[in-house]
Amino acid sequence: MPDTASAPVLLGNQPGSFPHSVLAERHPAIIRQVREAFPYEPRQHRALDELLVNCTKGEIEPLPADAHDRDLWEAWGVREYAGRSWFDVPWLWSESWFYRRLLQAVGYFGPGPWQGIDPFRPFKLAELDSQETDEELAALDDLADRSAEEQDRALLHGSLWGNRADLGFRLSAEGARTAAAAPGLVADDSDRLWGLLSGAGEATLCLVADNAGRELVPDLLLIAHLLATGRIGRAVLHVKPYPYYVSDATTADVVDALRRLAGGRGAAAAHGRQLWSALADGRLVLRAHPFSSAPLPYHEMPGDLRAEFASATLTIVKGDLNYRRLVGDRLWPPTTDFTDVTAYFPGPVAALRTLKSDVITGLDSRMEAELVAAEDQRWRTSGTHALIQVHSPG
Ligand SMILES: O=P(O)(O)OC[C@H]1O[C@](O)(CO)[C@@H](O)[C@@H]1O
Repeated sequence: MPDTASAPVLLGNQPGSFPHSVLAERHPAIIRQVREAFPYEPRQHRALDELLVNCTKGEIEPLPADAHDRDLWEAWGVREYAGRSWFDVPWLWSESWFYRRLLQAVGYFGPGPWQGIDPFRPFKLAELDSQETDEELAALDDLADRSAEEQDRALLHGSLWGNRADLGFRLSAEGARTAAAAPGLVADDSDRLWGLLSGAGEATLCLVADNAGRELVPDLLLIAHLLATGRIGRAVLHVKPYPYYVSDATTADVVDALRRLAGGRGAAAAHGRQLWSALADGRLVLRAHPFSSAPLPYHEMPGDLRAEFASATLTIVKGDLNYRRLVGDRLWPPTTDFTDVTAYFPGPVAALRTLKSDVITGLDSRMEAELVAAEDQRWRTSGTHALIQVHSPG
């Protein structure tokens, strides 16, 4: 890796920085929202109070001795970070730790009556039931008359821009969007992406999902389209093993989205039924790998996941957090070569992401200059820009 090894890992300890605001403001806001959304019992309120103090002023503490994933988290960093402030360890790590601890506080891991109750479900369902989702699904009916190329583009861009709507993002002031002065798409390797899915009908696509609701629905529609057009023969959809980053998709969210599609009208219902049978006959497979919610970059992925991505024709990695994990959560110079930072990835990989954090690679210098001239550094986190980047080894 040329100038890549030296870029600093993002920490949350700089007041005024975006990572600091997430730890100091967004996490407390999420605790408040979750508390208001559920009729929790006294022990959960107590645990949430403790978490609020711990995540803003306290230190990282080991998980309880009987936690099912204590050993995993020890190996993922608790052994190294215990006793340190949440603000002084890698930001990626602190954020993941927050969601793990929040679920513990509300009794998600059980045993007990609150086991498996997703604290973010009310927000996810509200989005899935929204009028915006109705409108997006109705628009599918007009797509059938368009050329194959227009359909490809519309479904790819639906999945890409679906990433703009993430619920955690809306809980902070940074979520307030302004119209972008510079180009929306700051890097576009979509021709290379289509080249990798050129349609022998035997291709396998791994899609590493990000958010539920208005992102997962277009992700599923993209998969349905690729299966129906023979660009792929099989898709593997990676979701999170437990609720994460407020809106990240779990298996339960896939079920909700499919019910929403199949229970709708017109083209949306046809796609829903098609996906339903693709699950039944194995053309669509779900995975909820523990590493999907690990606090680590993909560079450190375990062997079984590496083998799965190695055997795919293409892996599409969705969203901002997955991008941070793909390229490493570092303050790269924006012109850092995307190919260099993803050279470790075991097969062809495409990132589809709207920009919601400081991490960025693969820009050309003209684009960077244009963005800075128009918006200073706000383009990095405003969610108004997006990218499609592809790395295909060999
Ligand atoms: O849903 P996405 O696109 O992964 O975005 C989640 C984002 O939330 C943040 O972590 C802040 O909480 C972003 O920086 C981040 O990567």
